[in-house]
Amino acid sequence: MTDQQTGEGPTRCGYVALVGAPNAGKSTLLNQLVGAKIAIVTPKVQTTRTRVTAIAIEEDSQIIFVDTPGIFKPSRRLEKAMVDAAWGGAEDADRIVLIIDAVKGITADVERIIARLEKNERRAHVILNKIDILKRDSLLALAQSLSERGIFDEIYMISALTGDGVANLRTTLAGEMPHGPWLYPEDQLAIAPMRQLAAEVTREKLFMRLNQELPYSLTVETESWEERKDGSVRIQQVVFVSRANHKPIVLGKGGQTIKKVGELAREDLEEMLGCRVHLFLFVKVREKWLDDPERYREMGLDFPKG
Ligand SMILES: Nc1nc2c(ncn2[C@@H]2O[C@H](COP(=O)(O)OP(=O)(O)OP(=O)(O)O)[C@@H](O)[C@H]2O)c(=O)[nH]1
Repeated sequence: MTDQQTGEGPTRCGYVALVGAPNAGKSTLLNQLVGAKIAIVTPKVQTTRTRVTAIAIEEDSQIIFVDTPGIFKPSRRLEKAMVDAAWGGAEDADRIVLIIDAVKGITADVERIIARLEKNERRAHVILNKIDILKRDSLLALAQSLSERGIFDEIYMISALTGDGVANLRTTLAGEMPHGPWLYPEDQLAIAPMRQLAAEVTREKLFMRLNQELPYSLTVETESWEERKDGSVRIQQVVFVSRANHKPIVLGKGGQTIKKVGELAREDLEEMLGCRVHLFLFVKVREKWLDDPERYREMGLDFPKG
């Protein structure tokens, strides 16, 4: 048995929760830290609905990242579920890391997160992201006002996009993880259920393709996943829209939009899975999906009461 299996020896393993306002760059950072495409990056806000967990390995440490949905002021039920899920992930973690879009600075959303950390007496690291597009002076002023809050252990200045400063952050986090056996095999980088991850990929392509045309009332579910003898995978997914008049938008003229989305998603899935993928997409209208507990379960969220 190796040290890793027995729990003796030098290994470390722990959970890190990345919290931040929507669009701060959590998914981009996670991809950099892990070095593989795991969380989904899109330029739209509120896209990370589920907690995608990814693992980074640094020397003897295994760092399990809980990528949280953007923490913002919830108004609708789905939003409340997202925010609750985000805080649930954060409160169980060994280390909380707050990521801030340094261009935007301390917005009302960021202020709300800091207030919650203060209330729960949780210390955190803070990351000032997007330094590639920011002047040094404003960065230093921001760092100064954050250090005055008294709950941050370290302030990191990084660019999740270019990777600047990311290695240093990973090394620090690795050293902070508690001693203990690794919880996941070395080659298992993504532990988000594959079906959910595959649905995220399609949702990402839909968002990119539809641009501003559709509101957020759209969800994708993987209905079936069949591994075939020839090594390929057959994946069937349903795109749920909440209104009948959204269906033709998703389908596009002569089905062109959904066809293109399917092609792009299939390419990504083939790359992620390392095998041929047959992807079948269906569009269904489900008016009440935003109020249906089952849809929330599929997204890995608890259905909020009230
Ligand atoms: N210039 C610059 N852009 C960045 C950087 N990090 C992220 N972005 C961009 O900011 C946008 C949001 O990044 P995401 O990683 O999706 O943000 P997120 O916090 O995961 O967002 P949610 O999924 O809404 O929670 C994307 O367009 C990224 O390309 C950075 O360091 N520099």
